This record gives sequence, structure tokens and C-alpha cells, in this order.
Amino acid sequence: MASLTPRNNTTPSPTAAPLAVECRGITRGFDSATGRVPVLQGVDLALPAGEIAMLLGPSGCGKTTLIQILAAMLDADAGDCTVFGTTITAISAVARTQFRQRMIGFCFQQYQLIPTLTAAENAAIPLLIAGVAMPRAVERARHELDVLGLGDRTASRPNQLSGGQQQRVAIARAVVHEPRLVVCDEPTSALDHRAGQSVMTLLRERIVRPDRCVIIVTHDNRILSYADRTCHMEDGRITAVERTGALIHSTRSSADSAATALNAH
Ligand SMILES: Nc1ncnc2c1ncn2[C@@H]1O[C@H](COP(=O)(O)OP(=O)(O)OP(=O)(O)O)[C@@H](O)[C@H]1O
Repeated sequence: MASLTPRNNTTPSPTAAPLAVECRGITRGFDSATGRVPVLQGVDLALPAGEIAMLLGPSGCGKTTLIQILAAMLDADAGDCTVFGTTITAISAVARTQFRQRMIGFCFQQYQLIPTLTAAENAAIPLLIAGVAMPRAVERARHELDVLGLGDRTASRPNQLSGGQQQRVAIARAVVHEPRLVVCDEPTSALDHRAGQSVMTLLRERIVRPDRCVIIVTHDNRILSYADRTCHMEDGRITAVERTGALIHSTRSSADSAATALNAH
């Protein structure tokens, strides 16, 4: 039976896992020829550490915009966003960049690997940005690729790898610096079923830890079973959050929520 609590009750209980992400009233728009177009219209969201959270919703509802803000890649217009205790909406741009480099791993939909670099060099990029010397960074990246089953492809360039292998290089790059928040935009959309399941298994086994959080934007119904929590978004707002089948909060009627749950599983 679904349990309902008020929408703004995002305070964890004393026994709850620490919060990885807490957003309140996040708004964001983009300029257009006709003026500022609102995209995020007051996002409230609390995500505990130790979970995979999936962000679902129709095209254009603002999912990518939201995860870019959570990943400290994009400024919010208003509202507060705290990631593992740092309110990233309240710190300087320089501090936010440093926070992102240390704490965030981002996996892009189209991998965005650098074609002239090897798999190991691509995966080493966050370490190089952090000032680690090239030989050590590449060695560390090789180890990460080995863990992800690509130990024999570390010297390959992206165009010599399959889509699933490129995605694993992108995951290695997202986790090589041991970030606490890993954000993935459509990590399986370009993969066949088997490669998609393999990527999700790797994400769960390699990244999910009690002091970390993984947020995945997806339209891929095939991977929903990997979610600990699903967050539904519509028109720039979170409309419902469910954890392993239990509705945590909703701004919709129960009939709408039940329909969403059925459609999602
Ligand atoms: N840099 C930008 N400049 C102008 N408009 C933008 C920009 N980025 C996003 N938008 C607009 O904001 C809206 C939300 O985009 P966003 O990519 O966040 O949606 P989404 O839910 O991730 O969509 P999809 O599922 O199709 O990827 C869209 O109308 C998009 O055109």
C-alpha cells in the first residue's frame, strides 16, 4: 500500500541514510527571442546516499537541466541545492568548479570521449584535471578500465570500441577520481539490451556505496528495475517519488500516481 507524506516533508528520519542531494525551490529558465522561457519551476527533491535514483519524465520537462544543476555544471536562477553537505547554489563559481572536479562524476549520453586519446587517457582526464601526473593518472585509469572489464582495450581509441565499450570508458572516466555523486544522462539509450544490463550492473557494483549516490536520467524502461528510487518529473517539477514500489510523495491524484507506477514497471 502506498504511503503518502506531505510533498515538502523532505526531512530525513533519525534512522534515514544521510542525504546526498537536497533541492528546494530550484528554478531555471533560458533566454529566447521572446524572453526568458521557464524550464525548472520549483524543484524540491531529497535523495539519500547509497542509492541509484532514476529521473523520469517526458521529453523537454527539464531532466537534463536539473541534473546539470545538481552536477554543478549549470547555475540555478533561484532556490537552494545542497550536495553532500555543500550548498552549491551559495558558493562562488570558482568554489563550485573545484567542488565539481572533486565530488562529481558525469556520464554523457553520447559518451563524449576524445577521439585522439586512448581509452586509458580518456578515463584519466578527471585525474589530470586534478593535477595528478600523467603516468600515475593513466595507470589508475587502466586499473579502473580493468575493473570494468576493459583491461585488454586500454590502448584502443574510441572508434575502435563498440558502443557498450565506449560507455564503459565513459563510466571509468566518471568514477576514476572517486566522486561521491555520479550523474548519468541516458547511459543505456544507445545500447542493446545485453550491453545496457551490463552497464547497469557495473554501475551498481562499482559505484553504489553507502556514502555515494548515482542519479540516472532515462527513458529506457528496460533498466528501471535497477532503481532504488524513481523520481517523476513533469513541466519542470518533481511530481512523484517512489521507492521500491512505495509512493513517498506525490503532487498528483492517486489515480495518476498509480498509472505512472504501472507505466513505469
Ligand atoms: N541551453 C539551452 N538554451 C535554451 N533552451 C534550452 C537549453 N537547454 C535546454 N533548453 C530547453 O529547456 C527545456 C528542457 O530541456 P531538457 O534538456 O532539460 O529536457 P529533458 O527533460 O532532459 O528532455 P529530453 O528527455 O528530451 O532529453 C527544453 O525545452 C529545451 O529546449
